[in-house]
Amino acid sequence: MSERIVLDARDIVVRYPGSPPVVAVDGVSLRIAAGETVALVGESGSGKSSVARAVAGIDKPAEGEIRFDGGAVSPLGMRRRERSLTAIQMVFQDPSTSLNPRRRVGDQVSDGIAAARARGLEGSRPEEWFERVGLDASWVSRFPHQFSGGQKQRIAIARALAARPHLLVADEPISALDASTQSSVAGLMRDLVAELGAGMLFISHDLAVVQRIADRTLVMYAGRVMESGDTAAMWAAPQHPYTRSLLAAIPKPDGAGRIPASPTAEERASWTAIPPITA
Ligand SMILES: Nc1ncnc2c1ncn2[C@@H]1O[C@H](COP(=O)(O)OP(=O)(O)OP(=O)(O)O)[C@@H](O)[C@H]1O
Repeated sequence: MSERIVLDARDIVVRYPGSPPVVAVDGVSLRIAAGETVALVGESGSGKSSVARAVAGIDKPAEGEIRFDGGAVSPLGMRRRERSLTAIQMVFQDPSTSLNPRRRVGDQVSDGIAAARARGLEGSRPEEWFERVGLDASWVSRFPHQFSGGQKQRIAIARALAARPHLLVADEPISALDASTQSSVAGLMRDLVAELGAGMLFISHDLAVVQRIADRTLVMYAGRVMESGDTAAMWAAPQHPYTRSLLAAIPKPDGAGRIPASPTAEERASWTAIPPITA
């Protein structure tokens, strides 16, 4: 694997207004290398989407620094920031809202190709992208409503990757899909980003899929990273008690999985008291 770092985020803090303000992300650092898929997991409200939005440049973090391919995103250098953002693409949870219902799907994939060409990169035809994501090339002239949810997400993935991003930020990209297509769409994303030499930040509640596709995993709780490291090693021997609790909730193929009882306030306090474990 190439060691080119496509994303280097340091000590990111995200706050939302309120009294008191909500500290959604409390000092998160993460690096993603070209060709690498990094998963962000953790219970609802742990700050995963807030990290994704900061990394994708949708929200500006209150503190911290985010570098792409070695270049800083400066709050003052808007033009430079806009330029870097074309090299970052997002795939969201619901493909029905991310695709324009009134435009032919091939034209929407062409938007991605145009973004790549604007950066001087070679861009192929929408038909080729359709084939790459497992769709029939002749469907480019159809409209979004003529596709299933899984097919629409494949189109959104084609559009994002046709822009030849350095980084793909995918926030729950499979959770709105039929269970039967979730795993294949996730596997497709992983294979394509690796093939294109991009990095991927993959957010999912589906820990079985994360185990299968992520090279590394970051476990978040209450806005902080509790544990991070190689996915296979973490699943084989989780170190942090929060990771152990989270992984214990995955149903086993033999049905032996158990959903842990709701954690007590004491357990929760103990999780944040233990220093993060990073491999
Ligand atoms: N726009 C907002 N205004 C105020 N608070 C917010 C806002 N967005 C998120 N939050 C709060 O920030 C915290 C982190 O939210 P975030 O959506 O990042 O978590 P998450 O891990 O992605 O959750 P989920 O898995 O449910 O999407 C939560 O306490 C949430 O209520």
